[in-house]
Amino acid sequence: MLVSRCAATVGKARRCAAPLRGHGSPWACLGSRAASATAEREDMARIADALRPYGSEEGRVRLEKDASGRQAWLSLVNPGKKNALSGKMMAELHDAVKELREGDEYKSTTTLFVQGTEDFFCSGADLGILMKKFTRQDGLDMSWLMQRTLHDLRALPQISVAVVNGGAMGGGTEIVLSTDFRVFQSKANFRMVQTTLGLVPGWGGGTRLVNLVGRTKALEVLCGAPKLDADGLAELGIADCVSGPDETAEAAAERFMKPFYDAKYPGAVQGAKSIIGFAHDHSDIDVSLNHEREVFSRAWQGEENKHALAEIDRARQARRAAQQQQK
Ligand SMILES: C[C@@H](C(=O)O)C(=O)SCCNC(=O)CCNC(=O)[C@H](O)C(C)(C)COP(=O)(O)OP(=O)(O)OC[C@H]1O[C@@H](n2cnc3c(N)ncnc32)[C@H](O)[C@@H]1OP(=O)(O)O
Repeated sequence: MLVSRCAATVGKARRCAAPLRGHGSPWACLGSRAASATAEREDMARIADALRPYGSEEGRVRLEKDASGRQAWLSLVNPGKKNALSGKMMAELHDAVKELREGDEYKSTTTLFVQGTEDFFCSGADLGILMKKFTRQDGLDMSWLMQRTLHDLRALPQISVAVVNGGAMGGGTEIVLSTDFRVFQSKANFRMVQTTLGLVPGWGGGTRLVNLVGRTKALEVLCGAPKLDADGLAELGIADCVSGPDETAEAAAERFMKPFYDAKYPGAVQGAKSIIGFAHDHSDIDVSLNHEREVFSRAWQGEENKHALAEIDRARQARRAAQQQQK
């Protein structure tokens, strides 16, 4: 076994059971939620450290910013194995997501591009390690770490996009499904091969697929394991954008992400993403309305809101002055 997990946190739903509206403070549950989130993060860090020795120097996850400081790029680099993820890369993916969430260096970034290298996105878990070195318990630990890491990736304040050149297979498709958006090169493909290996998705991709395409289409994609091309993916709603035939996925993704990248008030965009993510993940409407109010209370008369209102005021005054001059 790689690591012993914290029994108090693993696998338990982290929803607030406390009644929220009309029963005392709407934020009453936030303290206990924060405590369990901390225990969960410690758990994940322990598993990541246990997985770190399983990999080579060549396989790595790279995180960098563009010159403007607003775009972050996360690259899965293991070209000799079609960017398959070793245990070391899973640990580095966990570290990179943590850095994006908490690191000062990435505070100014508003968009996140997730990509493979060379002609492929990612072929899933490194089968050499998975089949030869991992025990059953190691596999379960890996699943827990990757599920939570990809959940955290999706919940990042940055708007994220998977940039798919070439193929995405197995766990690679699960990474694709975890970002906010998906952009495919016109010749790219996507195949959830898990059932052909006598497996099911281990990184949360089954649940995310159903949420994205609905039950019937998910059955086709996951149980039938077809190799889907970019047009088929667009039809299913998995691809949000397909590149032109001579365009790279990177160029198409930069075009697609421009409205988020150019957003005048990034704090408001982050708040709006948080509301959408929370409403999607919580079926209890009172819980998500309370969250929405909490986000609103931070935005209302905050710096961005004041700036926007002052601009509107200035524009109105300028219009009035121009009208006066015309009279
Ligand atoms: C955990 C679970 C989950 O979904 O949750 C999973 O991810 S299970 C993992 C699911 N993934 C898979 O089953 C993908 C298996 N790979 C393939 O089907 C194929 O390699 C393709 C990815 C379609 C690429 O085919 P193509 O003919 O273009 O290249 P190729 O097969 O010669 O692959 C180039 C080199 O990459 C290696 N390679 C490719 N995928 C790999 C993987 N997932 N793990 C370890 N090595 C891998 C090949 O063995 C080969 O190494 P050498 O040059 O040394 O021979």
